[in-house]
Formats: sequence, C-alpha cells, structure tokens
Amino acid sequence: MTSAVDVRQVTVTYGSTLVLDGIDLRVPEGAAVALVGENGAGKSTLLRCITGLQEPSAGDISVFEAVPGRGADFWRQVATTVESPSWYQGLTVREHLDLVRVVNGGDPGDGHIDELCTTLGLTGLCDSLPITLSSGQRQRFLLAATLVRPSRLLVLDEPEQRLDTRIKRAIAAHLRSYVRAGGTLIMASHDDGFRVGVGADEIVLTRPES
Ligand SMILES: Nc1ncnc2c1ncn2[C@@H]1O[C@H](COP(=O)(O)OP(=O)(O)OP(=O)(O)O)[C@@H](O)[C@H]1O
Repeated sequence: MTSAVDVRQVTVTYGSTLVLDGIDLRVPEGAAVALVGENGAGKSTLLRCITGLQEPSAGDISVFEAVPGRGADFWRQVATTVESPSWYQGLTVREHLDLVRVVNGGDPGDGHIDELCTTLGLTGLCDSLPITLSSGQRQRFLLAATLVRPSRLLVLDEPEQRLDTRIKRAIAAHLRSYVRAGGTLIMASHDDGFRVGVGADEIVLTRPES
C-alpha cells in the first residue's frame, strides 16, 4: 500500500535537550494512527515536523512522497490543527466555514457545512464571532474549519481536547467515516476511548531520557 507519511530516523533537539531520537514511522494511505504517550513525549513536535511547520534536526520525512509543507500542492492535500489557531475578527463562525469551503473549490451550499455544524454542535453558534466562544466551542469551530476542507490527510493535535462527551463521540464517528472513505489520519491523543472510537492504531512515544 502507498505511504501517506514516511518518517525516517527523525531526531529533534531543542538546544541540548533531545526530544525525538531516531523515530521511524510509516502511515499507509487510508490508515488511522494515534500518537500517545506522556506529556512532553514529543507528539506535537512530531506532528509539526510531519506538516513541515518544523524542520527536524536530523532524518527525513515525506508526505505523499514529497517534502512536507512546501507549496500549495501539499496544503491542498493536508488539513491540520497543528499550527496556532487564527481567525478573522469580523467574520462569524459560518462565514469562516463558507470562506474555507469556497477557497478550496467546494460549494458552501451543498449541505456539507450544515452536516459538520450538526456533528460539532455549532448550528446555534453560526452567527457568533469566534472571540465570543468558550474554549470548547472554539475548539469545535477550529475543528470544523479544518474538516470543511477537502483533504487526503488529516493531522490533528489532541482533537478531543476540551470537547464534551457527546461531541467527542460525534467527532470520533466523523473521523472514522473520513478514514473509511479513504482518508488518512494521524493525530495525538490522551484519550484512549476517543482513539478506539476513531479506530486509530496507537503509536507510543516515550521521552528519550526515560
Ligand atoms: N519551542 C520549544 N523550545 C524548547 N523546548 C520545546 C519547544 N517545544 C517543545 N519543547 C519541549 O519538547 C518536549 C516535547 O514537547 P511536545 O509538545 O512535542 O510534547 P507532547 O508529547 O506533545 O506533550 P503534551 O502531551 O503535553 O501535549 C517537551 O519537553 C517540551 O518542553
């Protein structure tokens, strides 16, 4: 099966601190994997490297057989919540989702956004400005803005964070369907029930010094 993500001997150091030590990971297209492990094990660091938002200190990564993060072609295939969240202050939740869908060549009126808003419990918040949302509502909005993009690979950092139980179940089912339809998912998670709900295989990261 073709590799969606190929991580070869990746090492990351911050100054004299070794965070990732020669990591190898291959994620076949159509698979779902969850990076698990204690706080500080390097899960977010590895996800950032996979999106090309951070350069490893050593080793190589390819995503769909290309260097990650370089150019529009990569970002047309990969949707992620790894980068710091941002939004336009003057646009509502729904206006953001419409905008993201349109610029990615989709039709905002095709029902996809409505369905996603129902899944994520955002329907009643569509006219709200992101700044007025609670932390859990904001997490749902940012997930929606990521999931509304057509993609072949989702890279999500603790998507279950701050979500209530009902929404967590709904988003797990949504991600499972995404993978069943041929998408590839790599995420970090601290919630084993959520990971199982998604159907993701676990990859355990440990801190190099432990
Ligand atoms: N910019 C940075 N500068 C220095 N050290 C950093 C930086 N970013 C992360 N680290 C360190 O790298 C290690 C791994 O951090 P990372 O955020 O990847 O862990 P994690 O497994 O995602 O943790 P958590 O479960 O808490 O989210 C930690 O020890 C952290 O302090």
